[in-house]
Amino acid sequence: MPTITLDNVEKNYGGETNAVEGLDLTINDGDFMCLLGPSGCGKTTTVRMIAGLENITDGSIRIGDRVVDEPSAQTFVAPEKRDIGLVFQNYALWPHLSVADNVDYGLKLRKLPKTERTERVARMTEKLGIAPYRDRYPSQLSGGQQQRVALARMLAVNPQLMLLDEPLSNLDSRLRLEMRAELKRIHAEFNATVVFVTHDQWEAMTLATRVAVMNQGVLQQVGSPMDIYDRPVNRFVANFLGVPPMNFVEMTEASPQRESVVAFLGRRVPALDEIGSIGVRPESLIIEPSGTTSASEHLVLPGRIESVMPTGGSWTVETAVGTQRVYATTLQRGALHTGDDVDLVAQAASVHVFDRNEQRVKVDQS
Ligand SMILES: Nc1ncnc2c1ncn2[C@@H]1O[C@H](COP(=O)(O)OP(=O)(O)OP(=O)(O)O)[C@@H](O)[C@H]1O
Repeated sequence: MPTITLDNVEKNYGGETNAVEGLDLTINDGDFMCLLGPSGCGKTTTVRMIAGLENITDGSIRIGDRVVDEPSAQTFVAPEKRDIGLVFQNYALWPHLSVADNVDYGLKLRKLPKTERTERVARMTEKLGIAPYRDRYPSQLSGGQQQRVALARMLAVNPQLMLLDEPLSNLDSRLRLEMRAELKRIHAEFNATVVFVTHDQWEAMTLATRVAVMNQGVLQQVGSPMDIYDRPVNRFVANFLGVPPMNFVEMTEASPQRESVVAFLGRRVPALDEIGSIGVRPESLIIEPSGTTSASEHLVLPGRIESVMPTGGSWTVETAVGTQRVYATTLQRGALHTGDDVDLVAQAASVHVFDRNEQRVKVDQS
């Protein structure tokens, strides 16, 4: 499967701001690439531009060596000539065709022999749990069932490149889990390249080989899920991934916790006055009795327990650190009580430091 290359792609729908801005992104053969970001960040626009359902305003898109969209060269290849499998939020099933005929549609277009078509339709409808409805029409199905028909229709033709825009959004949570596993398996089995749009960070983390995080039309970071989780390039990415989200301690205000942060950062960052905030994920915080940990070896945030909440298998501990709320997740409730004074302790390697422009700052971890 060829590589997809987006080079300095811009999309403007006619408004003052671009829906997508200066996008450089390469999707490699075999990638399961998740486009992740909040509503309106440009994910759907990006995937529609790759599909050819939207033309680009500037830049270029290539599939392999072939330029499929480049306004400056007046090149535009129609969607049906890009050989892509598509499933979008509004599944666009043929209303006058039964489930089986919808799934068969792409196979018929490709003029496959009847016996093979029948076999593939049976296999895909079975696999996606829609075989019992094979003679129904789309209007007689629930949203989730329609979504599965759309997936079956796409998968039946064994596309090498699949573009999926929130394809699981109408499924209940059990079915969503099953379909995620199924997509992951299909990706591996067919060695396909997948571009998958989601605003759900958990979905992206569990499915993707690589994640592209976008915000306000601008690509923020591309990397493996753990890369992005462990080394977010800026505060937006750090904040977008993780539940509960990363805790931030601001450096701009004079506060009691600032002193302990300064004691920790001291020799580890070059210019202390350029630091805007630090961040620590809830699972990186260990709760120790107050005053028992050295503030230069570890980051130590003195706080008070506000509440201890069970989250099934683990506990989320809400603490007040100065005027800020800091959350820690822990497996052992132990002797944690509301009102206790505690130290929230993090190892140097798990402390994220951001400058005043919210960009990541490298920290000496010795
Ligand atoms: N056809 C259109 N005409 C005008 N503006 C549009 C059009 N489609 C999208 N936009 C705007 O472009 C921006 C990006 O939209 P897009 O649908 O790509 O975002 P998204 O990240 O997919 O959001 P969501 O998760 O809500 O679907 C938004 O500001 C949106 O309002």
